Amino acid sequence: MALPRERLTTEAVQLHGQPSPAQQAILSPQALAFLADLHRRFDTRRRELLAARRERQARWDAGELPDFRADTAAIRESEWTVGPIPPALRDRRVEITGPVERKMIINALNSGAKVFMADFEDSSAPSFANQLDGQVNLRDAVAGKLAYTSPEGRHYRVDANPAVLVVRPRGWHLPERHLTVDGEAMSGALVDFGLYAFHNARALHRRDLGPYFYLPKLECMEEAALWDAVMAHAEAELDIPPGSMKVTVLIETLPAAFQMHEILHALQSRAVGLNCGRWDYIFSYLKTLRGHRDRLLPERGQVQMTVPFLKAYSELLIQTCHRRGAFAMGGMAAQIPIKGDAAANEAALAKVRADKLREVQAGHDGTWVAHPALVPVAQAVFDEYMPEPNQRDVERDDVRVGREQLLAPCAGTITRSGFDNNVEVCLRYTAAWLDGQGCVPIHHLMEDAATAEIARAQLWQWLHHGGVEFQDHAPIDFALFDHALAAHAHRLRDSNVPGAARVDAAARLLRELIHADTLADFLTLPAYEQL
Ligand SMILES: CC(=O)SCCNC(=O)CCNC(=O)[C@H](O)C(C)(C)COP(=O)(O)OP(=O)(O)OC[C@H]1O[C@@H](n2cnc3c(N)ncnc32)[C@H](O)[C@@H]1OP(=O)(O)O
Ligand SMILES: O=CC(=O)O
Ligand SMILES: [Mg+2]
Repeated sequence: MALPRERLTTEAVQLHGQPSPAQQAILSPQALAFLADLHRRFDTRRRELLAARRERQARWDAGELPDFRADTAAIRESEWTVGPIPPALRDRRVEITGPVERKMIINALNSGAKVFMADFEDSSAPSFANQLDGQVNLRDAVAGKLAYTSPEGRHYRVDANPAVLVVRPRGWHLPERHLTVDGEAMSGALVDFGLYAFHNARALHRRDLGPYFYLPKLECMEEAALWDAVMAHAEAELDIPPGSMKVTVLIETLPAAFQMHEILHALQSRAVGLNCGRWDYIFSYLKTLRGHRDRLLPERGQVQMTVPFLKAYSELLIQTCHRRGAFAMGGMAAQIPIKGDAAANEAALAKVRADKLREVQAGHDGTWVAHPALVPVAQAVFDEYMPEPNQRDVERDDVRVGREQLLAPCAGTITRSGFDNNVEVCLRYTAAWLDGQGCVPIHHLMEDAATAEIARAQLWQWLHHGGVEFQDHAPIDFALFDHALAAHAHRLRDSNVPGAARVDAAARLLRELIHADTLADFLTLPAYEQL
């Protein structure tokens, strides 16, 4: 039963930080009361679910392997479909994603993509200022008031027919330490969701635009059910009809790949699709199977979507979604445009094109791009091979993917340059993140929290499983790592790369994480203490 709004007081939420006047408008007494209510109703369950993640991981560390659940077989075997897909989400052939920075939001909305995923997660460094400014920007976008003038005097405003807005809150694991309720840090997910819903849900609903969400890093159906309960409660509180909030779930953890039907089922009326979040998925494969010496991965450049375990996962996702009437969204190629070198740029675009071709031919209904210049590249491929708004009629009943295929080991090698690149990317990304930037180009690739996590988890695995060797049989050892880290830190400290000023802090953190006996669950958790 909903608590009467007047019984909630803003004293319930303690603010630890100094918001600007614009940010304070987002943290109005009513908005804070809404957040406190979400916290008190749902945070205990969130913590229980995080504890359950740790229990499952302990079993996998002890030698078990993930599997399909016996207790949910009826959900997988029975016939049912997700609810109707709203008109605004029936053609999602190209979705652009990006951090919730003012200029980038305008560029993304104007990019020609069907959808813009505004990201509080992988591509955001969640400083309080970044998160609150992101909320200000999204509120202005929804209100039709988003404009920006760059320091060079260039004016930006949102054009007619912008992309449809979908928001990705932080995952269940991340805290928001600047807001506490009853002495407890709030969940980043509930803060991002709560503030966005509070300020925008009614306006979006009036225009038949949701609100719509992408949900990151879920590991099981119970975590999806928690989101469903949060949204059902928010809909009632905000006076919008039940089921107005629609979600697309990223299948980007190995455990979730075993529960795709269950996750859609848990969200049934509000689920509109699943997305192959390939980068976190690779990270999750590494993390989940961190104790299994026979499933080490080769260097990350070799772990392409065509390797057996990733092909299996993406095809199972398409088959699952289409059986349930949901959209099967593809993921993001890491290549971005290269300025000032036409040949290198064309080679990068060719890789993006090949990735999109694989996706559309496999049966995906749409895809993600990292940069506005990639919208026409991806769109040309989807327009050619998917003339209808989507291809949910492609059943893929030829796909036979079971446990063995999802867990298949991956052949390949570790080269010295692959090892060194992991060290450099980890260091540069962590430094940029500590400096407030959640997505950066490194060697012409998009690097964000998920791609950096792959590099970190690989380094940890290679160093902690005894006897791992380079392709040329030289041993991989801690001295090599320490040396590479120090050399990169020395080189970058006085450079002009994003976050150069935080290189030493990043190097200290990485040294600690890579030497630790246990692979830390997320790089961003200890890093958040320093943000
Ligand atoms: C694993 C995952 O979770 S994937 C999802 C998370 N990752 C992302 O969303 C990637 C987002 N992309 C980005 O942040 C950027 O494209 C980067 C960091 C990869 C590259 O950034 P830059 O090197 O600055 O790009 P570049 O200089 O070519 O940008 C050119 C213009 O495009 C804009 N732009 C670049 N990427 C985006 C984007 N994703 N959305 C909106 N605008 C963008 C820039 O703001 C710039 O605008 P301007 O000309 O008006 O100044
Ligand atoms: O969020 C997307 C991913 O690939 O990770
Ligand atoms: Mg991700």
